[in-house]
Amino acid sequence: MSATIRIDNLNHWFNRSEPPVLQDIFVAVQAGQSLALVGESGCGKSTLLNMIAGMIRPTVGTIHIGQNRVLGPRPEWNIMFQHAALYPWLNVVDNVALGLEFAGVGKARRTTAMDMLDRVGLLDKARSRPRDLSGGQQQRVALARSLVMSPSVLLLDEPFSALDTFTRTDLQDEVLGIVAEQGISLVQVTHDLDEAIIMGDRIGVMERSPGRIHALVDNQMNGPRRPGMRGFAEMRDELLAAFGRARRNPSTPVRSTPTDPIELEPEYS
Ligand SMILES: Nc1ncnc2c1ncn2[C@@H]1O[C@H](COP(=O)(O)OP(=O)(O)OP(=O)(O)O)[C@@H](O)[C@H]1O
Repeated sequence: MSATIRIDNLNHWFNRSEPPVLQDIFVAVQAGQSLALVGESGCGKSTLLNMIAGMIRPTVGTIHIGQNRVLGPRPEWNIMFQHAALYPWLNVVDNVALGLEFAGVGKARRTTAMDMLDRVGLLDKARSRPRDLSGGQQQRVALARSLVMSPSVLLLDEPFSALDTFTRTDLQDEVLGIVAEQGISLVQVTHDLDEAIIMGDRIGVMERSPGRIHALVDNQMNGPRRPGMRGFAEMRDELLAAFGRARRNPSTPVRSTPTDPIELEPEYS
């Protein structure tokens, strides 16, 4: 099931004697849409992503996913990192099924995990150990492990950055196909402008010190988006220009609110 992500008036300090790491963040991602976040190193992209995942509580402001205020992690809000972090002592299918086991799913979890491995093209590796897989295959396992939980939200912190171009393109396609199929809302942090254009229906360009959303650019191109297709180079130029402006002229932060008002509940139980 898909869910809108809504961030309101978010400000965060790791150290109160320093400027805020994140300031005045207002942004919404409609259910089933994708947002790519780009910006200079240290502008707070990962911190913001971890906050959406419920792993860091913002000093000020709120995040809602659907009607739930984010106050901690939940299995249906799934985050993937640059390194797959698989359990080396478990084989591939058991790694994929682990979240289901924690969620109390019985014997059916193995079948579900096998189905998901099939979906990401790794059925033949089900009994392998993670160390026997390539980096790209390990990220596919991590993807299967995320998707097997039927997430409403998938958060990607540069999970493809260490992979070669072909593997990365395959995985980008895989993720986009699955999120479209399942209506998952996606937020992806990346250093790569091309990846942002491929993955993001919307692209947020951040400025740093303090970290703010400098520009929100709607991606007019329909998928699958590929470098070289009409409009791609223009989009890259637009983002580069926004990058330059974010560096030179930090500005009033962008506010973006959802078109449909959401019935918000103060907390989830
Ligand atoms: N746990 C923490 N305690 C103190 N400061 C932190 C902590 N985590 C991040 N920071 C600081 O917050 C700022 C933003 O870090 P963050 O990792 O979110 O940036 P980023 O945009 O993802 O960077 P990069 O692109 O290099 O990964 C940095 O100055 C970082 O040093």
